[in-house]
Amino acid sequence: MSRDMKKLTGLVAATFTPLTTDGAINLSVIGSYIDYLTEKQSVKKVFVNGTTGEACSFTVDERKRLAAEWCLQGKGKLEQVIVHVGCMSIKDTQELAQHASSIGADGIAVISPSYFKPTNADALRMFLKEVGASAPDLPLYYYHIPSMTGVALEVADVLNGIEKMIPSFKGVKYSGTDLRDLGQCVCYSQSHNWSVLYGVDEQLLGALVLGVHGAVGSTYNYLGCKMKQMLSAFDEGNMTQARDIQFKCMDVITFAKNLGFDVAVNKQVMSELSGLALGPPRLPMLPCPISKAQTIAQKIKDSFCLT
Ligand SMILES: CC(=O)N[C@@H]([C@@H](O)[C@H](O)[C@H](O)CO)[C@@H](O)CC(=O)C(=O)O
Repeated sequence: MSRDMKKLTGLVAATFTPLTTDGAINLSVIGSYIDYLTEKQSVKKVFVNGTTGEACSFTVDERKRLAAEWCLQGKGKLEQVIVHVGCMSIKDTQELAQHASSIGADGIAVISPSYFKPTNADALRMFLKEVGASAPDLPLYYYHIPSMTGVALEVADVLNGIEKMIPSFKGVKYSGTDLRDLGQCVCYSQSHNWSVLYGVDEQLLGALVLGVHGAVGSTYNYLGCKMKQMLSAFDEGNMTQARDIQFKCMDVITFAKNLGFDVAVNKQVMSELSGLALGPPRLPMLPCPISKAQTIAQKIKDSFCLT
């Protein structure tokens, strides 16, 4: 299958997974979810089955059905669909990578296994190599999220020489806070034309200064338009405006964190702001009280003057 290997840049929404009230995946919401992102937020790139999407709480079969629906419904509307395929088992990860290729995804991202962890960068590279070999036609991104995986290997070490092992390697989704390591990843990526996407929404501006090529995050589901304005202000050198938007984003995330902001709360906030029926999270995460989500949603609306 020939693919448009367009470099991944700009704002990418890390999508939530719609569930029915009794906890089954709810594919029927995905079409209107895509319309909301593209029409209301001007976001045309998605990262599905990631942390925000609670992927590690779903079966391989559920993950395949979700990825397939995003690709199907996104045809002609979304520019890029990146599917996160990381699992504890390399076999499950390879199966999902092959499946992503068969449904026309635009790339795959892979977290490190986190129960039996790689002990060094070599072990992680070998794992990624085996996954890449099972979907050689798809761009592969390493997804670094040490706060969730507990794998805090320096990403710059992981990148060192990886192009010789994985021809399809195309970059990193960096959801850590070590700006030295991030900067070294950007520097190494320059000569390979890879993408480094940042994943800590509340400090994206700092990462832009270091030269990241885009961002993947949960808040771009409902703050896509506003954060796109920050990217434009940064590109135009209007640092006053860029800082103003980033400070507002920091303020609302701090407000939310003080109330206990996890994926379950975030999902309910998204339901409040978008009107989409995303349903509850899957256990062991607990549903967020509606009043808490409404308080956070109101704060976001007031801060960003949303209607
Ligand atoms: C730990 C976590 O959930 N991080 C989020 C951020 O977007 C995060 O929600 C945001 O920065 C608020 O803290 C993303 O990095 C996760 C993500 O991109 C994904 O869903 O895969």
